[in-house]
Amino acid sequence: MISSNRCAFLSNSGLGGSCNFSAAQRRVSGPFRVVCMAPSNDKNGSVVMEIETQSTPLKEIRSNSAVADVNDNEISSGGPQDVYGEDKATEDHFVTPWSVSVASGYTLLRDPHFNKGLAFTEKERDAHYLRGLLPPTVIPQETQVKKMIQHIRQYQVPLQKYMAMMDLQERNERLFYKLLIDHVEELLPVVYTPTVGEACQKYGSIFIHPQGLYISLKEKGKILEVLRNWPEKNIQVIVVTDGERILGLGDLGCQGMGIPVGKLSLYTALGGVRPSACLPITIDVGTNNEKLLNDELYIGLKQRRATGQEYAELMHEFMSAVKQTYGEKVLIQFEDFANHNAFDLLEKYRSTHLVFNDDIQGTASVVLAGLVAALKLVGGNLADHRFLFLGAGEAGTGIAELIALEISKQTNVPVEEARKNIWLVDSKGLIVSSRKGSLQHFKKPWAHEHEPVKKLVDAVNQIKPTVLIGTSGQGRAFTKEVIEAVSSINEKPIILSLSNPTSQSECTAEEAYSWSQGRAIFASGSPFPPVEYAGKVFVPGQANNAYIFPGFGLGLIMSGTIRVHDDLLLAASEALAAEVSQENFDKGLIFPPFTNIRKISAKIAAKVAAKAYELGLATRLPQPKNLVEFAESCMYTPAYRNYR
Ligand SMILES: O=C([O-])CC(=O)C(=O)O
Ligand SMILES: [Mg+2]
Repeated sequence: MISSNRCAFLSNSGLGGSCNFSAAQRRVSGPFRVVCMAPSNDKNGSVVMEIETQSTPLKEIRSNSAVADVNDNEISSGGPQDVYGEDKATEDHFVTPWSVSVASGYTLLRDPHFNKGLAFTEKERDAHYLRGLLPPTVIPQETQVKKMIQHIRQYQVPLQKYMAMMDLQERNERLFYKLLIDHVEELLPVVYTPTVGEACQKYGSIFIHPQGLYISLKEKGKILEVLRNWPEKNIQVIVVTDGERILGLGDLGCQGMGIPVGKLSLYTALGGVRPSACLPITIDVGTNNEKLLNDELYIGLKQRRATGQEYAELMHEFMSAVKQTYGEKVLIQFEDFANHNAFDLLEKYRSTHLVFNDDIQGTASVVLAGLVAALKLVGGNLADHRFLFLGAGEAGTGIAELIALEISKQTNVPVEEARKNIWLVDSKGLIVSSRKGSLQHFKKPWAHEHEPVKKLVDAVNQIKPTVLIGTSGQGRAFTKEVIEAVSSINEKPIILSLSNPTSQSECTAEEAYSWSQGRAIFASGSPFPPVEYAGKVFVPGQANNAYIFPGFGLGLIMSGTIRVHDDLLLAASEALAAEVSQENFDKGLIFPPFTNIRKISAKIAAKVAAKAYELGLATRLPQPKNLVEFAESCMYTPAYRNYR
């Protein structure tokens, strides 16, 4: 938040655009010194002022810096620091052809966007009133990364590592992202699943900084104002949850905030979306979690969940306010809503907003990519396989539908026909036509002709799947009997246990490999370490939507796409599947490692954008010639900027 002596938004109307000063004036009080932190014109183009948008790489920075004394409510034209972007926000009060946030001295060290800690150079220390505020040594960012990774490694408890990472994010954003990018395989399980699940469960007691926007029933009628309280204006991606189904952990209410925060840190680290363009939001309509309701440290509304019209009205106000504030092209990612709301929200807003449900669509796109890749190991086409799911919620039906769509496209059969090889089991057993009357709408397409079957193992024996997929949120639901059954039917059974975090995984990697006698092609939603079985080391893959959403989002943003179409998800799957190398296959992997994820994200972004152009959904014209290069050029890199 902008405080009196810390920073201001400065604007200059002489740059061919208008600027309304009132937003800035509202935020400035008290006399203070303003130092403009214009970055130097970095060769690699990675230096991006906060105003730059993903689709408009920085054009020019004409000056070094400016220093001005600003009195109460006086906005300086600030000298020659004309950094400008092309994108105009939709609303007048956010129209900032250029604006600069400024900080100096002690407050600069406290500003995570600009702080570089010991990496401030001698010159910067002089120029920005930092002398004496830091110990004398100057060290480069690489050394800071080395130091931080050692610091993180000293913690044995994952939650402590998580807290150390969050602390770093609050202190020095660029160092946080550099560390995360450089050690992505090691740190993904810390800032993301499984540790983020535990963090959400304990959010009340570990909560230090409010990391996103909280919109509760108390804010009804005022959501537009709440959005304006967020300090960043050029928002391009929002991840929003209502906390009702956090991973496979159930209703964590307001404490679900850890999820949008974690997902958005991956948008930046894996997909290169600028941190300042990312907005985590938690909608708090109460919780039905008794433990939280009785917990004095619970941070959310202490009431049972609002439903029906009250819920729909709050969500509608939110969706309208977002569009009004950030325009048509802001991407809203729905995350970890319960089934009953997730499908309805997606259906309701997919034709009016740029929305994407990660649990329905993102997971589907990742799994389809893994299956397409797996065909290289097991042979045949998708249409030759039989799929059995345990779990018929968002992920289960989302994946099933995308597989059916792909089969339908490949074989030219109607999607209804393609669905026939795909079977789902829910808590009541196999979904069959005799249950149709009592099924929720999203399960109905999967109610095929078959006699009722109660137990999963019986369903396996009768349906004879080649692919077994767990999306149930039920830890250890793939018993020895189940895995042995699917392994007796297939030489190489494909087993995906997708529920998160690790505690909810339908089986462990070790169980999958040992009960299938080392024949399973296995991947899980949360990571498992390599397993040794019969003298051989098996490296399990991670079938997690983190492979897709960062690149997918980047593709939408950089092309100015205004709606998500299923074909974009198929394009993303195709791009990811193409990244599995022979070396990966040789290890039995059906996903590439996360080490090169930024390059992969650029390729996913390019394929998604190309499809969006083809479908006429992309508004950024003309279409860039080389979309991969364009994607790479749009990506945020966390190297420090030089402040002159
Ligand atoms: O967050 C993850 O790891 C994957 C996901 O979306 C979920 O499990 O809900
Ligand atoms: Mg999710």
